[in-house]
Amino acid sequence: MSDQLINQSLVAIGTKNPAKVHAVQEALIRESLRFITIDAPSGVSCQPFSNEETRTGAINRAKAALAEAETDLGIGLEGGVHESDNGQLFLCNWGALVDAKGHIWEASGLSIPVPSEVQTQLLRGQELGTIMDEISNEYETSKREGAVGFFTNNWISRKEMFSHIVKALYGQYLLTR
Ligand SMILES: O=P(O)(O)OP(=O)(O)OP(=O)(O)OC[C@H]1O[C@@H](n2cnc3c(O)ncnc32)[C@H](O)[C@@H]1O
Ligand SMILES: [Mg+2]
Repeated sequence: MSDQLINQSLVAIGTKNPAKVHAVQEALIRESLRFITIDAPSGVSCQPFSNEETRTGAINRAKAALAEAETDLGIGLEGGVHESDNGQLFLCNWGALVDAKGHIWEASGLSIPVPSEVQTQLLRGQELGTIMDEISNEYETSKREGAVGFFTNNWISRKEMFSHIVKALYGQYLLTR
């Protein structure tokens, strides 16, 4: 292996979802990093229903990915919804970066209201990804534009939204590591 490869930090990304994986790779493309993807458990429900649950899912994924792959860094990204004081559901998205010493950096991303017909189905217990596939008559939309793509008329994709979170995580890491 070349010296350059040996000096590159290895980052475990706690998902196989390409929208999230590509968000990390794109955000950190200029950094001297190598990546590995791990199907890490979030330890929370498939459809998190609060900021706290979504945030915990991101941290759990980051820690599990780092532990399984024995890397220098782990990244976890998690999508969910949270309910405002007046009962309106909002999308929420969280990210966590952890290092092998146990430090955790966190960031949350875009939060926008969920349209009422989608909200009704979420409250019935359906997962957002499934609802969006049904509404759009497409397959695995959470691996591409995601709900955030549909709700913004494709002005912001899921990858772009998570990429912003990853930049916030990595910037904090560089400042305080
Ligand atoms: O393989 P993983 O990493 O689990 O990918 P996922 O698409 O299931 O992602 P999450 O578990 O983080 O998301 C929770 C649910 O929200 C769905 N979802 C789709 N687009 C979303 C968006 O833009 N924001 C939040 N959640 C979204 C997603 O499909 C899941 O049903
Ligand atoms: Mg999931």
